[in-house]
Amino acid sequence: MTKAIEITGLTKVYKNGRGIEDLNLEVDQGDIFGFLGPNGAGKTTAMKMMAGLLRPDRGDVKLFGASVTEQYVDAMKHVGCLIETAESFPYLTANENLKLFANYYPEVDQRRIDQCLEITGLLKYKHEKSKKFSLGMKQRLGVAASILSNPKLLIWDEPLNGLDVEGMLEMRKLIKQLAEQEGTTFFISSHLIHDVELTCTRIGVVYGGKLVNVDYTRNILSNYSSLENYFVSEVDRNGRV
Ligand SMILES: Nc1ncnc2c1ncn2[C@@H]1O[C@H](COP(=O)(O)OP(=O)(O)OP(=O)(O)O)[C@@H](O)[C@H]1O
Repeated sequence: MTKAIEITGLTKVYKNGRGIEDLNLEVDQGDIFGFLGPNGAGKTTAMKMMAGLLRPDRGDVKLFGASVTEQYVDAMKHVGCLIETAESFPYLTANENLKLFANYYPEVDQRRIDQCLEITGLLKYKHEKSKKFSLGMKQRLGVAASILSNPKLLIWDEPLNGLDVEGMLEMRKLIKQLAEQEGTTFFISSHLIHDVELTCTRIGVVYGGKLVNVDYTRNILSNYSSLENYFVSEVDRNGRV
């Protein structure tokens, strides 16, 4: 089966010397991949390149076999993204914002919009302007926009940002539901170790601009008492900076 994601030699180093270097990684269809690393590890930089928002210095990303740098439209055809903060038009309602996104997808109708509002817990705020939304509600709207077209791959940068406990539980449930029922592949970045442990089937630890290890969650947890212990040991093994 075609890999959902193939990343080869992906490198972006900013003028200050930071960024991400020589990232090599494959993600299978159906994986819930957790890209785990502390603040500044290089997660967003990598994900911006994966979504075609930042040009790599070197290397490439293929999504379902299509190169992001050379076949952008094909590569993004089955992909939904949420990178950094979820942007919306503040003077439009949640429904109007989603209708704008729906213009890109002929198959997305009002029923699907309502479904996405329901899934993300926003149906009761459907006609409220997003400028009145809290950070968590804006995040939910971003998630709703990213799933509108039923993408096969969701690239989400810190999707739990700003969510309360209930929101986190719902988001975790949504991820598992989409993975199980629709076979959706996820690439999720987070610095929340506990949440990654509970949500992701495979985990890549990124530290200081480098991917230090990748393993299945079940393997990690059969060798370590918690993901946190694994993370600390991987970071120590690779030289804490
Ligand atoms: N536009 C930029 N110019 C210069 N340096 C940058 C730029 N964007 C990010 N960096 C630096 O590159 C490193 C990686 O940043 P990045 O945002 O990718 O990390 P991250 O793992 O996503 O962190 P966080 O969890 O805080 O979002 C950081 O040290 C950051 O300061």
